[in-house]
Amino acid sequence: MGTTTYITNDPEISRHVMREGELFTKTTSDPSHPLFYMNEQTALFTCDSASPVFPLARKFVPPALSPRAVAHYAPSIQDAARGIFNVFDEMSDKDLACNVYQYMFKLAGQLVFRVMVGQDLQHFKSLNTPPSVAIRLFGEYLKLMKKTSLRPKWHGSLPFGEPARLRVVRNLLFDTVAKEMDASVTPDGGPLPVDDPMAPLRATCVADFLSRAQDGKGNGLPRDILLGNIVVLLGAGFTTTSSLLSWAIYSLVKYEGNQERLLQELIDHDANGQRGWTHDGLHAMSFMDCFVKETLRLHSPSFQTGRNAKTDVILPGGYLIPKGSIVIPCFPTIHKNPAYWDNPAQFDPDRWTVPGVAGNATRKGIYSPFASGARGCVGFNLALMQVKMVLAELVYRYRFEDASTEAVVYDPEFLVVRPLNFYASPIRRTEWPSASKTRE
Ligand code: HEM
Repeated sequence: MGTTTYITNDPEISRHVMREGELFTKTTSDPSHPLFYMNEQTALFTCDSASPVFPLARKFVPPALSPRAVAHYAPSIQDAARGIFNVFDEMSDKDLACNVYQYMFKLAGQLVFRVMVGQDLQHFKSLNTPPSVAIRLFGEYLKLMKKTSLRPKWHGSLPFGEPARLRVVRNLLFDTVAKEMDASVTPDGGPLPVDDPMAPLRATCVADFLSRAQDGKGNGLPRDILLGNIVVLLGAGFTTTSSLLSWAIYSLVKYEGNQERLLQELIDHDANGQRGWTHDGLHAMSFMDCFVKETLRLHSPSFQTGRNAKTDVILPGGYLIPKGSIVIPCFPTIHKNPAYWDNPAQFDPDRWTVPGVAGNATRKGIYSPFASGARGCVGFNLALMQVKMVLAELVYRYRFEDASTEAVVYDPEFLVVRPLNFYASPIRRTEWPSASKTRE
């Protein structure tokens, strides 16, 4: 109460705000912080930067998701992505359309659980296979946390109703994840040095690595912090990825010509429906890269990156931000700010081909779908590889057609921006173009 929250579309302010230091920090335990309802001090994303857990988790988690570590999971990601063929083939045969988010939600769950805990969720046994128990628990947990956070503090201690159900769901979720986590650890695998960049390659999944990783003094992550971080990696991983995958399909069908260009590039990179895509192979496709960047610009999944002012601050432009206020750099509006982008509302992947444009936009804070600074996303390497893998597999096999009957909307109350009523039909391809004469 009494805290002022500022929302900005100014990239320069955003850069200052996201720089952890003397002026701003992330304090989710502040009741006015947008993530207060999920503040758990055992894990990244949900903890305060001042919490002792933060530097500890930051020592162990990023190495588990380095580009090299993520590259090592390419075969599992490809296999998990192909899981959806079963239902998309059936939709194609029966001439059906689907609510894209509902299916990308299940696909993202399948991808992220595979990499994090080595589990195959089998979400696509049939057209209507429900999401796994863990995924449903995540959904209920998020919903209850948000609802109960809007009530006074005493309400949370009630032994009945939603507060009681929240405690039950939290325990069930953590128990379910703990079982998956423990089952994923390689028996007699031995410790893995966290400072050795090759160590994640000796793990079967992220939970296996984090369970066995040790620092130079032989210390690993304590059990509660390990579990808290696996829960967060799963939750942060699949909620954001499902939104990005949905918007990627949206960009394919709504912006003419992109689907064909992507298919041509795949063919020119020897796609044949069997090819095992590697990390480097996926990132070598320049149009694919521009397409994903542009999707993340125009349809940024994240929008509530709140930071707390540690002191009175005067920001560029002369704005006085009183101590204790919260500033939210709003990525969807920064990414469309006409002062920094030509034709910001236009989907134009080619804007990313100008030399230096991506580095410049990132450095200046004009483009930051994964935030920046010490609290920036630790999973972005994985997210980028997942979306590219899914696009490579799906665009080669299907042509997507728009089947929406009304303007696509999103839920401003939910923590990521996701298309709620976007429908598309996957149509199985029977013909493919020839490779270009001037292939890269
Ligand atoms: C499209 C995909 C993704 C987007 C757009 C995204 C975006 C973001 C953003 C904006 C933040 C900063 C949040 C804040 O400041 O409050 C963040 C943090 C984080 N992300 Fe992601 N993310 C994505 C995928 C992933 C994946 C796949 C994982 C893990 C598997 C992941 C794990 C995390 C974690 C653990 C943090 C917290 C880092 C910290 O507190 O230091 N993210 N992400």
